[in-house]
Amino acid sequence: MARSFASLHKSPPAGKSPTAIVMMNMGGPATVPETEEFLKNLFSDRDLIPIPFQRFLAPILARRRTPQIEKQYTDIGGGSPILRYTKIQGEGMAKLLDELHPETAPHKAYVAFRYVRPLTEETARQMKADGVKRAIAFTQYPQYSCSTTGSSLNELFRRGSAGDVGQNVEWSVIDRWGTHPGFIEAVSQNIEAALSKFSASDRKDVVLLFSAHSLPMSVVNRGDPYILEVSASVSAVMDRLGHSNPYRLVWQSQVGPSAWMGMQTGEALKGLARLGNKKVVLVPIAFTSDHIETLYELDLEYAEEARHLGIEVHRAASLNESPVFIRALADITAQHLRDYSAGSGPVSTQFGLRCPGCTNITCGQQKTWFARGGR
Ligand SMILES: C=CC1=C(C)c2cc3[nH]c(cc4nc(cc5[nH]c(cc1n2)c(C)c5CCC(=O)O)C(CCC(=O)O)=C4C)c(C)c3C=C
Ligand SMILES: [Fe+2]
Ligand SMILES: [Fe+2]
Repeated sequence: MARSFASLHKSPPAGKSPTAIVMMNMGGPATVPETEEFLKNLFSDRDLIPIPFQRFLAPILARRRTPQIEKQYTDIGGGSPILRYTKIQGEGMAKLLDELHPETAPHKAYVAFRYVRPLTEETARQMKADGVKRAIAFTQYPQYSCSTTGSSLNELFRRGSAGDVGQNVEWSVIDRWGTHPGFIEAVSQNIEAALSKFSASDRKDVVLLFSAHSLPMSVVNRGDPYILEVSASVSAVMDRLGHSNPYRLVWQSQVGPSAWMGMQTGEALKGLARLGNKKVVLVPIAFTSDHIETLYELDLEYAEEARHLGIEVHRAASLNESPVFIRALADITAQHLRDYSAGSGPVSTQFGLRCPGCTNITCGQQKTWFARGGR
């Protein structure tokens, strides 16, 4: 059988259906001409940005924003590398899982992107064709937000409950893992590598500036756990580093005129320079591979600005092909499979609790559906 875009691992032996690990993420345009479609799908997502007359307005907003974002993808080399890295991570993880948890082998990683191919609907069709009977929805966002993992789960629920993945598929969910020791170790090693670029005498004064995608205050104020969970990741990394350096967590990439979580990363750099802190490591903490926010905003915009301000700045590498990180993905999944066979149930305790201010009916239906193992 020809390999599809969505599937990553070798085909399972005849007769044995694979344990599917569905790697959920937003995706990014692999080539510059795919930018408008990516933005149109993003602005059409009611779970991310609910806007009036969405069907009508989304294509208009996308078209208006396309030239600016196309330029950014051009400047980072012609597209988002997220699919390439997700494939590498998924293949590595599935291979390790066959050794770590042979009871559920063969394992097969599938990519389900929200805004570009392979979209969830295409992945669902591939899983059905493969005869999948057991599937794990594995978010690739370490920290939970309704606008990211929540949106991906809502889409998977729509496809799964419509029978697009097949009948009687047994589902469970890995919904967050922002303090997993393997993830924390991988981030910490990349910070240590960036710190080593400073002279030994300066190193302990370097400020670690953790930067995560911001969130509209309207989302924060309805009780979204993302800010708390990103903070927990930062705290765990600092513990692992033995609090070797001073640090702050700041927020980047806000879009549009509404209020977003601050302080903004660019403003923080200016403030640090004003206060005489002229050595900085920028640390992406809420995304696991490179994207325009690391390659364009951090590396081109902010690093350039920092140099003008007289700051020596280095960026901690994204996790990308890190073997420590790929091992962490496999460990998280293997532990989940072990807990599941020991009777832990399909979802975590935290999974069932909706944001206190959530009014999105799909979120409630989705959580009930996954808590029943996809029934
Ligand atoms: C954990 C990460 C992210 C959260 C939380 C998040 C929330 C969020 N984003 C928007 C609007 C946009 N995001 C855009 C791009 C984009 N967003 C993230 C991550 C998170 N977003 C990434 C990694 C990317 C880049 C993808 C890439 O391939 O490089 C965009 C498109 C780009 C742009 O127009 O600036 C928009 C728009 C909202 C409204 C939101 C929370 C509600
Ligand atoms: Fe975003
Ligand atoms: Fe919700």
